[in-house]
Amino acid sequence: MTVLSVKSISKTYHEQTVLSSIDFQVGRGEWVGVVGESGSGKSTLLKIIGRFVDADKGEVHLNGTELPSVLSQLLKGHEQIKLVHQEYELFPNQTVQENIAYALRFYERGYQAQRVAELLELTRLTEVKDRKAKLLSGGEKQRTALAQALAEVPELLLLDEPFAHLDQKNKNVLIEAIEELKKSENLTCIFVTHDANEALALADQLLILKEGELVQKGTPHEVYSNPNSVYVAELTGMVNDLETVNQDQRKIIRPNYVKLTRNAERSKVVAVVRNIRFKGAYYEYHCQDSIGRFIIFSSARKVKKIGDEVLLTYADKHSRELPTG
Ligand SMILES: Nc1ncnc2c1ncn2[C@@H]1O[C@H](COP(=O)(O)OP(=O)(O)OP(=O)(O)O)[C@@H](O)[C@H]1O
Repeated sequence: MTVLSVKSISKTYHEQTVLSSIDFQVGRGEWVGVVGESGSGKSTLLKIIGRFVDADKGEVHLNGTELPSVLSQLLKGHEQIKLVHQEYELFPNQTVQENIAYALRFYERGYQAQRVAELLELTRLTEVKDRKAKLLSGGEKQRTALAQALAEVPELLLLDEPFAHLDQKNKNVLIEAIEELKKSENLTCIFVTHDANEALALADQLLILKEGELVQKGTPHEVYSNPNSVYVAELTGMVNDLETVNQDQRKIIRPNYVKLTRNAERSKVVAVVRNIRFKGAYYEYHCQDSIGRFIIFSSARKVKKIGDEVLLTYADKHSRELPTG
């Protein structure tokens, strides 16, 4: 069932086109990741959907009903759409649980207490429930804002950079909380992120924006495996250049498809190891051949060292010829 339909949304600021004819739909329970370079219009899209900004053209429909313009509303926002952005609007002198309870102030006390406890558990905040908001870490503030937004499960949750400024531990806690939400609340969500790994891991559908245009949409697997341009390929993971086909086309391959080989006959590239980065579960080798840089992943302990010559191979079926634009 479709929860949200965005139809031909366009927006201009001071003659700069920020969004151009954006169309997409979101089904119930679906998580949509919006990815794009800085300034590509991601936050503006969320603000238009969340009813904080009016589009110049186009319509937003929630459960089949067109949403009224922001100008015609007394208050900005929409009661069934919750936007959590980076500037958390918490009461600094209230505790975590008081901040969450505020979102439930019109409910009867018993229910309020029960729901607050559930939300504290879900967002892993029980331990800091009595701490004032002004004393929280960035990650705890972010999770408190999320708990507030979820107090009454919205029809649509909008998250603007939910993982920005979080260290890996806090990020993992938030991701776990989000994954639990996906299961337990059948929540529908659109999130904006700079981080390709998170978008690929959490989204059911990816939207790729470039200078205000929706240049590709699809499942993370589709977009990662079959990007329709070098821009999309680079936004969704690492790429190696195999050759510049012509001014407008490049042939690329993902590092995970390039392997070290000892067999000279199988090798397609002879390169020199320039750098080795330990990534925990694997090593990232940065190699250089006569035409440029090659990145490969290897799970083996450092089998090569900087300065070694290496033979690399790959299957042609994994390479893609893509427009550079
Ligand atoms: N209120 C505004 N007035 C004028 N220009 C604006 C306004 N809001 C956004 N813009 C411009 O619109 C463009 C898109 O901004 P937006 O914040 O949507 O991009 P973004 O993709 O979310 O960027 P980032 O990843 O850096 O947050 C930018 O060039 C920005 O300067």
